[in-house]
Amino acid sequence: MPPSATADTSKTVKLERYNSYLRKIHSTKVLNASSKVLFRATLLVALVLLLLFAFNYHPLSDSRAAASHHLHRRSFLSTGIFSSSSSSAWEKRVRQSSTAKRQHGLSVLVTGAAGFVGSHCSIALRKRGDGVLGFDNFNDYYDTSLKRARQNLLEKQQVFIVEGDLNDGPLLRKLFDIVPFTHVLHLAAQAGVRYAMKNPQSYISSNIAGLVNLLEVAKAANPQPAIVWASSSSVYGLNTENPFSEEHRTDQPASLYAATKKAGEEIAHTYNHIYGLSLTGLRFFTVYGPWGRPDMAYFFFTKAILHGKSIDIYRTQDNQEVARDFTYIDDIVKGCVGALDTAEKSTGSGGKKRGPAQLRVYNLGNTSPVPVGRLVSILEGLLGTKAKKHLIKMPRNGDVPYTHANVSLAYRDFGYKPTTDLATGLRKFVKWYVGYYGIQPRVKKENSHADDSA
Ligand SMILES: O=C(O)[C@H]1O[C@H](OP(=O)(O)OP(=O)(O)OC[C@H]2O[C@@H](n3ccc(=O)[nH]c3=O)[C@H](O)[C@@H]2O)[C@H](O)[C@@H](O)[C@@H]1O
Repeated sequence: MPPSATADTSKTVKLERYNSYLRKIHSTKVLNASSKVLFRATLLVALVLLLLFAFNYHPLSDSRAAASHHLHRRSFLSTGIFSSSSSSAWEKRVRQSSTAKRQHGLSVLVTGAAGFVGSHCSIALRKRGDGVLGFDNFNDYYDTSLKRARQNLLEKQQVFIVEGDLNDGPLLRKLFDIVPFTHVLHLAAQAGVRYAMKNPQSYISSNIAGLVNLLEVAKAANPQPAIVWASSSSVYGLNTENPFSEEHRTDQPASLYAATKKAGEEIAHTYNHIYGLSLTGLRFFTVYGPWGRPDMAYFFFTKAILHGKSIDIYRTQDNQEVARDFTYIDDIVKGCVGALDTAEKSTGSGGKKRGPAQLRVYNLGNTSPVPVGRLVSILEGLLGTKAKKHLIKMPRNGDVPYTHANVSLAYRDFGYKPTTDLATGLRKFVKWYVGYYGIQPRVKKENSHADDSA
């Protein structure tokens, strides 16, 4: 091979090597660039996925929390406190209302605060410097304007009522998240003995499901509150021993209402036993007074007498008078406050029992039964009007013929001693009634004279 040919060949080889070198560099650059793009794209996709996951993630181990989050939004929407600014204003009201104004004051959640006993107890607690947060669903079992009027009364005492249902777990949990309540005074319930035949489900929903829901929230709260709640004299049902003592039989309820209150006492036992909740049940005996319940006899008798309408006065099947241990509201309030003050702390935490806790049941009555006929004649005297009485055999509607409380247990443990007799208490009721409903001053005048005759 000639030397020039050799030189040419070697030049061509070098050139090719150089070109292939350039191609390699180029392809590496392209590869590098495209892998960078790929890397960035992957990073972006991963980031988007991560964000999507984070927003939608509900831990599998806590599906209830996920569900409750859902409900929470719904209940907050329904109570109009979902937007962040209104929500923080709402939280501020909740906090302010439940903060005690005296040293070592209680912080009490009062359920049924727009109700008869609830409103009186809330005011009494607030007046002595305890923190009180009300809770009420303002249902229309009776005239809701009366409940709203009680709410106004409470607002004047800086007691805020959260509008919600006992069965709204997320809302209740939210309240316990905001406030470490020391006590719950649980008075929200479906009341009334005879109405249970018309609307049985409402008793199950409030007095059983609602109670269980409240206890579920309370047992999981940290700290667990002590709970004082309203049972009823009706749990004695067909008991024939007198006066009724906490040791007597309560396994013969005469109405579904009574059965749900009795069930409540057994449910209380369970939550005390398993979770260490401190629980006190108060058996109220036919509570009456100003701001009372329009579904109760003394209240609708007053209205009927004033309107000249006839009233049914029940007599027993063997033609005896029906009697009740009518108990004035102020005495009941003292009993509720006494029970709260002597309630020991719950012992559980994190939903687990740490030791035995207090479990109590007390009668809160007047210890002096009065026949319904006598109640009517006191009202006649106070109203200055004769009632159109219609005496009939007690219909089979869940009523019992007679109630009479032995209150020695409540007296022993927190000095409960009723001091208002029926005539005095009804005078105060009528005074309130004529004022509230704007009844003619003539009746008021007669009323003040009638005081002595009553
Ligand atoms: O102490 C209780 O455990 C219960 O007291 C009252 O139930 P009740 O005693 O039946 O009170 P009212 O409905 O006001 O009846 C009072 C008396 O009047 C009688 N009555 C009632 C209605 C009527 O038209 N005529 C009549 O003679 C009843 O039989 C009863 O003896 C409350 O309504 C219940 O919520 C409460 O739990």
